[in-house]
Amino acid sequence: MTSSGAQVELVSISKSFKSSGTAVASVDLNIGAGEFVTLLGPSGSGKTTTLNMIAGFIDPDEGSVRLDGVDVVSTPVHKRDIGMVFQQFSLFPHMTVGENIAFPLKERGMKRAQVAEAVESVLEKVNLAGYANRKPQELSGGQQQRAAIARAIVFGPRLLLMDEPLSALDKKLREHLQLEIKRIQRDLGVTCVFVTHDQEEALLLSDRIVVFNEGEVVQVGTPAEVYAHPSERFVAEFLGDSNLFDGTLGTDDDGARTLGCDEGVFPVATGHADGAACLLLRPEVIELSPSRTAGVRPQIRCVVEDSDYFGPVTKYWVRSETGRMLHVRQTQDPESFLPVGAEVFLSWDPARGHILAGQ
Ligand SMILES: Nc1ncnc2c1ncn2[C@@H]1O[C@H](COP(=O)(O)OP(=O)(O)OP(=O)(O)O)[C@@H](O)[C@H]1O
Repeated sequence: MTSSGAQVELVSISKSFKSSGTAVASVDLNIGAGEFVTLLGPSGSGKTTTLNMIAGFIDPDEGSVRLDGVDVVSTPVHKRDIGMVFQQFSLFPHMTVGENIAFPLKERGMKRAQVAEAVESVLEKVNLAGYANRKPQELSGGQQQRAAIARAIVFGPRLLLMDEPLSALDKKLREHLQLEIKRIQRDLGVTCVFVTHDQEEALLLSDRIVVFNEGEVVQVGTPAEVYAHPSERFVAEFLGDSNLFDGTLGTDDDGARTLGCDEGVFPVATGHADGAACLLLRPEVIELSPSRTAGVRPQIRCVVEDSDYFGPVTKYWVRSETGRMLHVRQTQDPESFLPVGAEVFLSWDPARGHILAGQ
């Protein structure tokens, strides 16, 4: 199968549809050989259109798609040699699993004996050894997607495109297959472009995440970068739970940088000019304490409104005195569980707050 992944370059690609207007607006993206990149964004943000332009199903109105430095915009789909897996189970229903997987090899003129060997080997890779003679409808949803993955990788493509391949599966199966996809991709060294609107899936799988909003790329970064340092409010809210405090950056009498907002004046990390800004606190950054701690800043007094116990983690919803609902995630022992109605004090390390300047 694959020895190395392809390098993908999107250079200012745009696409508009007559009926719906701009779907993708001047997207630039460089994907390295062997990288796992996820296109993440809400419904209608242009992810699938972008993937389809890489595949060749849609021609961009402008810009170019380069595979290993070669512009492929005028190369038809079947000549791009790309493996593809879609949300819908796309196996041919009248063929067995083995015949489905053999199909791309026969199309490429591979000899019978080699085909049989390749099919057997790829079935093992996706944990479907022994299933070659079944029809797709005799497989579970998860097994069908494994077979679809096998068919997509069997001919050794250097690029694998996956469009929400797991969204039709239940949660448990999805989580299991996520890990399998990652393992297979790493083993093969194939470059993978994966589309999802599921932020947890994107965080788990990706080397880098490309966040789409309204046809534009709003941020590209590692999962840790986009989660902890979102470039804008949209990314902060789309990826993970967020507590956002709108305010104004300034300096207090001791020369420390602060953000003044409805909930108080909070110390913040340096590095941003005075003016409007938004402070992002992820739920796990906040500490909860049943009493005020003398001398600690920042602190916000709140009341517990609701909580969900997940074993090692408890998720609290607390309301501040200004009426704001805030999420807090705590990893505490069951003895210190805070009941609904309890008074609590929120504090955090200012260095762990993320400032969205000018927003
Ligand atoms: N063939 C088409 N004809 C007309 N408009 C289209 C076509 N395909 C996509 N669009 C429009 O282009 C925009 C982007 O669609 P796209 O499918 O790329 O988004 P997406 O982020 O993949 O969404 P989803 O997660 O729902 O699949 C949407 O407004 C959509 O309605």
